[in-house]
Amino acid sequence: MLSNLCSFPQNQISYIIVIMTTLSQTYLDHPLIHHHHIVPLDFDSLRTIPDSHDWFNSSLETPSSSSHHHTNVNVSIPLIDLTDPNAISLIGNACETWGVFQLINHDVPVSLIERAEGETRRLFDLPMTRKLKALRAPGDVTGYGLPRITPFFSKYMWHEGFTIMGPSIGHASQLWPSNYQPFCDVMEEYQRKMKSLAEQITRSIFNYLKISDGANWLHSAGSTEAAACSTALQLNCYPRCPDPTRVMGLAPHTDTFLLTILHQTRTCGLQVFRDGFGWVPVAPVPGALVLNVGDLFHILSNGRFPNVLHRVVVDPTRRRLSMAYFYGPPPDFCVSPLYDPPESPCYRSVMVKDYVRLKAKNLENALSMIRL
Ligand SMILES: O=C(O)CCC(=O)C(=O)O
Ligand SMILES: [Fe+2]
Repeated sequence: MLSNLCSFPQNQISYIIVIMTTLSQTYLDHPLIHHHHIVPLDFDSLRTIPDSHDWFNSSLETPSSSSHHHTNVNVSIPLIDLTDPNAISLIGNACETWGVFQLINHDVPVSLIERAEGETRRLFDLPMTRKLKALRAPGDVTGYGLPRITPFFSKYMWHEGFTIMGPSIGHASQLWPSNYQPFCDVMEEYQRKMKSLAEQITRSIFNYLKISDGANWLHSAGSTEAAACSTALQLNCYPRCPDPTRVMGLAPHTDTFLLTILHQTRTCGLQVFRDGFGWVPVAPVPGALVLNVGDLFHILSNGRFPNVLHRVVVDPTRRRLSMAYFYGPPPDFCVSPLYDPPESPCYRSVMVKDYVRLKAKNLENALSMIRL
């Protein structure tokens, strides 16, 4: 199975360090085109929906106009207890059917999640003038701003976000010139915990798929920066909205990497799409994390795991926060579909960084561009 992921002999590692691409570099090569794609609205000052954010009279599908894809409240995504003796097959099954599940009894301490949520709240509570000081520069990845998918839609989303890729101290010190350390510390600790959970779940899924030696980056996880995984933490805020039927919190999309681990506050909003079921709300479960399959696991599983399409709708009275941790192999790894003959591959092999670039330019068309 080793051949399914491009890997490098040990004696070439030092050479690899030299050519290693960082994920931020990959994004830097593909800046958002216009500066106004970065600056969110000051939502608190609004009493009506500005035309720029009104999806209702556009050709875009809004949550309320989804006539052919109604919201289905009669089903829910799987809820898996990580301490269940059958956890591996439950996770594998959930990945095959839904591409998403909720996980309880993971060992990420609730107190850490609460502290990270508290810092996220502290960030979005800041006045707009202060948040703009930490604006993501055009071509940069870390900082405050709009969702990266914004340029692909003709209307703006009811959303403000803060992306962390690598150190956040530069931006945090703009937000809180004399009190940035608690934010940086908790976000670092949170990402460390998320990474080890992502590694544990990836290993479980590899067990389920019977991959024994396919992923060097997992074996070396934590031991060397040379094989730095592609990771990012996205803090999301969906302000309350006077008319949620006209707006979109986050437009339908799939996530790019292997897995996403999401913490959401108690306000509903996340919905996942499943053929034959429509849009299914992911009801917040206290202490649970939501895990979803991204494009790279879809490719790796040769299409067996759906890269679940998801979106966020907003609430009329309550602001919703979420923290999404994205996890993937290092940018220079080559991901190839795993299959047993007589099956054949559905996708061509692709380097993580090349796929990230394809996605940045083509969004949901990226997958069809590597389909065989
Ligand atoms: O806020 C959520 O529930 C989803 C966030 C999300 O899909 C993302 O950041 O990619
Ligand atoms: Fe997402």
